[in-house]
Amino acid sequence: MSLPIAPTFGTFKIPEINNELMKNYSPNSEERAKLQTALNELKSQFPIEIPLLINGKEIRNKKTSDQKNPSDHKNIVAKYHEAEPSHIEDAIKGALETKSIWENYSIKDRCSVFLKAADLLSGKYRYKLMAATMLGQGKNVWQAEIDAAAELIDFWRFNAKFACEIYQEQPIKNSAGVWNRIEYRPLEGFVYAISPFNFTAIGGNLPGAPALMGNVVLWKPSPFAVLSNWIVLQILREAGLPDGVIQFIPGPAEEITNQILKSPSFAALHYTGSTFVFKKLFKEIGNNIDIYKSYPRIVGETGGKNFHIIHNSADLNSAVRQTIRGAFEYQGQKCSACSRAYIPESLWERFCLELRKEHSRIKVGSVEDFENFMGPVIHAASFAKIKGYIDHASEDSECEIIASGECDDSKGYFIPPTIIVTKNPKSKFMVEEIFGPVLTIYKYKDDDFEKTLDLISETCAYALTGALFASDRAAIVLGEHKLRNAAGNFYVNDKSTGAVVGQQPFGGSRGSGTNDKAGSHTALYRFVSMRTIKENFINLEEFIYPSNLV
Ligand SMILES: NC(=O)c1ccc[n+]([C@@H]2O[C@H](COP(=O)([O-])OP(=O)(O)OC[C@H]3O[C@@H](n4cnc5c(N)ncnc54)[C@H](O)[C@@H]3O)[C@@H](O)[C@H]2O)c1
Ligand SMILES: N[C@@H](CCC=O)C(=O)O
Repeated sequence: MSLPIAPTFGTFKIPEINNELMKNYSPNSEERAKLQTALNELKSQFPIEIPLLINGKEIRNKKTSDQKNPSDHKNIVAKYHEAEPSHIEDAIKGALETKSIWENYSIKDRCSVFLKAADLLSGKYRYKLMAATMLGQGKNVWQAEIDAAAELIDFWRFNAKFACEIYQEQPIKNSAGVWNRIEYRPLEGFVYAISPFNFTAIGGNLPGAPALMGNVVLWKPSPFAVLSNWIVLQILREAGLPDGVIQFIPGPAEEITNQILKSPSFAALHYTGSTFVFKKLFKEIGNNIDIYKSYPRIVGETGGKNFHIIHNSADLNSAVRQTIRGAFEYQGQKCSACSRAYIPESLWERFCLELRKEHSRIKVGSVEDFENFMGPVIHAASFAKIKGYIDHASEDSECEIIASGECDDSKGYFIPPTIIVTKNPKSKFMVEEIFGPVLTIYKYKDDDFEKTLDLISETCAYALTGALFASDRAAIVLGEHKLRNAAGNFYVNDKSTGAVVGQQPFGGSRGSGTNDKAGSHTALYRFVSMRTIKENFINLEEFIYPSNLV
C-alpha cells in the first residue's frame, strides 16, 4: 500500500459520543432470541481454528493449543495457532514498516476506523462477540453485554473523542510574530499489548488505544480469550484498520515476551493482568534498558483486593445486595470484585442474615442457562487455587464459612459463592487476591470506624477499588479522606465493580497498577510523544541585546 498523503481541508468535529445503551435480554425479547441464535451458530462451528495475523496474512503453524468452554471443558471452543520466534521477528518488522503508513493517516481517518468498529459491534457483531465471550470466558448474558458489547463500544467511541480533544490542546500563548504548536507524535517503535482473559473489552482496548494514537501494536491475547479477541480483530479489519497495524500473536507468553522485550524498537508495554507478571515484566524492561532506542512507556493495570466498608448509618438492604453483586458477579473474576467486607457490630446479625438469605438465591451453572447468576471459573488451575482457599478456610480456626456449597469440576469449573467470616483482619483471606467467588467478612466495633478505615488502607499491597456504605455525611467525609490512597476507584453507596467508560475512568495504584486510567485522556497520553514546534515569522536583524549596550 502506498503512503496516503491525504490533506484535510478542515478541522473536523467528532460526532456526539454517548454511552452505548444496554439491552436487557428479558424473556421473549428480540435481543434474547438473537443472542440464542448466535450461541447456536457459534457452537455449531466449534472448534474454530484461529490463525496468527501478521501483516494481514493469516498464518497457520504446526503448533496449536485449545481454548476450552469453562462451562463444559470437554467442549473445545477454538484451536489457535501459536507464534514462534520467526513469526515474532516478522511481526516486529512488518509493524515497523506499516508505521510510516498508519501514522500518516489523519486523526479523522484513524477515528473513523474505531467509530465504524463501534457501530459494527453495536449492530452486526454484538451477539456473535457476546456468544464468544459467554462460551469462551464463562460470562452469563448480562456480564457479556456489559463487557463485549457496552464497554468495548464505549472504549472505541470515547477514545476517539479523547484523542480529538488531546490534539486540540495547544500552547496557550504566542509571543508577537510567533506561532507555537504541539504535535502528538506516536511513539518511535512499536507498542506491545498483553491482555487478560476476563474482559473482551480490555482485549480490544489494549491494542486499540495505542493504535488510535497512530502507533503500531503487537497483541498477545490471553490463551483463555483467543476466540473473542480474534473476532474483535476481525471487526477492526472490517472497519478499515490497515494490515500490520495490529499484529495478532497468541502463543507461549514468556518466550514471546522475552523476544519482544529484547527489540531495540520496543516503545511501550500496555498490559493488564496479574501483579506478579507485571512486576516481572517491569524488571525485565529495566534490565534491558540499554538496548532500547527510547525509554519505554510502561502502562499496567493489575490485581486488586477490593473492599466494602459498611458504616452503621448505611442502608443495610442496599449494602447487602450491592455486596452480593460486587463479590459474586462473573464469579468474582473482575479485578474490581469485592473480596473483603467490614461490618459494624451493631449491624452484624442482620447483615449476615440478609447476606445468607440473598446468597441462597444465587444459581450457579452453565452460562447457556440464562437463569444462572454465576457461571464457571476460567480454568482448571483457577478452580484448584480457589478451592484451595476454601478448603484452607474450613480448617482455619480463625475462620468460619457461613455460606458455600459444592465445588464441582466434573463438567465445568464450578465454585459456589462462598462467604467466610474471619477473626483475623490480616489473614490471607483479607490480604491475597483470590480472583474467585470468595468474600471474607470481618466484624468491627462501631466505635472503631476510623481505626477500621486505617486498617483497610494498611491491610494489603493493592489499591484498586473500594466502596463505603453510609448515610451519615461525616462518615462519608472521613472515609473519603482516610481511604484516599486505598483505591483508585472509590464508590459511595455503590458496589466496587462496574466502572463505565466516560463516567468512572478505571485503575488503581500501589500494587494494582500504574493508574493511567483506562477509558480516559490520561491513558492515551502515554502512547504519544509530544513535539513542540515554535515558528518565528520575524527575521532577526541584530544579535546584540540592549543590555549589551554601554
Ligand atoms: N486492574 C485492571 O484493570 C485489571 C483488569 C482485568 C484483570 N486484571 C487482573 O488480571 C488478572 C486476571 O487475568 P489473567 O488470569 O489473564 O492474568 P495473567 O497474569 O495470568 O495473564 C495476563 C496476561 O499475561 C500473560 N502472561 C502470563 N505470564 C506471562 C509472562 N511470564 N510473561 C508475559 N506475559 C505473561 C497471559 O498470557 C495473559 O495474556 C487478575 O490479577 C486481575 O486482577 C486487572
Ligand atoms: N472495569 C471493570 C473491571 C475490569 C477488571 O477486571 C469494573 O469496573 O468492574
